[in-house]
Amino acid sequence: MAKFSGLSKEVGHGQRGKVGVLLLNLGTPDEPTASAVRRYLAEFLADTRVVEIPKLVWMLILHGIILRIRPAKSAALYQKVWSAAGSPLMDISLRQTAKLAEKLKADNHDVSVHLAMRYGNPSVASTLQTMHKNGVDKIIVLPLYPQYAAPTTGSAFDAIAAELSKWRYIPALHFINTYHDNADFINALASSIRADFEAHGKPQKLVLSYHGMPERNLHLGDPYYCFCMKTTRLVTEKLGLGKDEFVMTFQSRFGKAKWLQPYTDATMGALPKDGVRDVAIVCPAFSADCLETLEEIVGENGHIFTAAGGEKFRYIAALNDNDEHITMMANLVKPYF
Ligand SMILES: C=CC1=C(C)c2cc3[nH]c(cc4nc(cc5[nH]c(cc1n2)c(C)c5CCC(=O)O)C(CCC(=O)O)=C4C)c(C)c3C=C
Ligand SMILES: [Fe+2]
Ligand SMILES: [Fe+2]
Repeated sequence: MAKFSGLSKEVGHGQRGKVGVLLLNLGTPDEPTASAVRRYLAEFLADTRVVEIPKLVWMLILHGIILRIRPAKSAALYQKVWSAAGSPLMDISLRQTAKLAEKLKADNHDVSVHLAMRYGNPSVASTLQTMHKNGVDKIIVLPLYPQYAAPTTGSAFDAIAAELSKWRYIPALHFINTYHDNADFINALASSIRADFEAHGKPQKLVLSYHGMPERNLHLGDPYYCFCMKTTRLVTEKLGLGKDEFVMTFQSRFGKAKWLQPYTDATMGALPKDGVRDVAIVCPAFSADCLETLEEIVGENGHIFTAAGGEKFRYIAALNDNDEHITMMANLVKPYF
């Protein structure tokens, strides 16, 4: 058998030239069951971009301990956020994909829009193969992580490169690696926060909670922390918030190592003691609501805050499929058509 796969029979020479947009997100289990979560976590946590400790040691810990305990615990949490439409992350990602396709069509662009998940389904490999069969030979990849991070955006690139490394014909490729300071992104974020303030009043503090990562990654040169800082600065400037009116935190710590700080849960527990009883919380590293926002923030951190004496707690939803967010995506990909 030849080492590299050729053009498929469906797409002969001279029939190519279609443009495709590939939206990419993290992925989610197929079902909220321990076995489906185990399958998902086994793939996710085996990625050396995500957990950067020596592979052999980590495989022993992962398979010997973590995958025996965590799947059942995580499955119980997934069950709390699962709906008839499935996992929130999948449901929202599918709606984003359909709405971006509609928007590009309405703007007279003959472009197909596809969704792939880094872990689980639909896989990056199968989605790239579908695009190829449909005659796409120019691909614009938009990983839906606003702030570049090696464990997320870097790993998305790895998955694309791994699949394309098997192909004989490499399509034209544009990889959008970050949009943490993009004006449309900042405006969309500011509008959603402003709408919340108008509907419910300005809170005593706005908490901007980003997904965390080991602090070591920052020292090794990952720009994620600095990109989160910049998103925070731009959006709070846009909203005209003073330094004492907001706080930036990091959530979803995993394992025993030191992660980026301040931690969201510790902050939510401490704020009432400092006299802050009314907060709104937004998660600018998540382009779609998921377990980490709907359960960890709304459930867990909402409880931590009220148990510590907090009175008013509200979560400002991710940008999801709102129109400004879809327009942002369209404006990010259009320059490459
Ligand atoms: C183990 C280390 C992890 C790093 C580093 C990490 C970075 C990171 N993750 C996101 C976005 C998401 N993470 C989600 C879930 C999730 N994340 C980790 C671990 C790390 N993430 C785990 C183990 C899990 C699974 C859930 C659990 O068992 O606790 C999700 C939600 C998925 C869903 O199905 O809803 C997202 C989205 C970012 C942006 C990021 C960057 C630093
Ligand atoms: Fe994560
Ligand atoms: Fe979590």
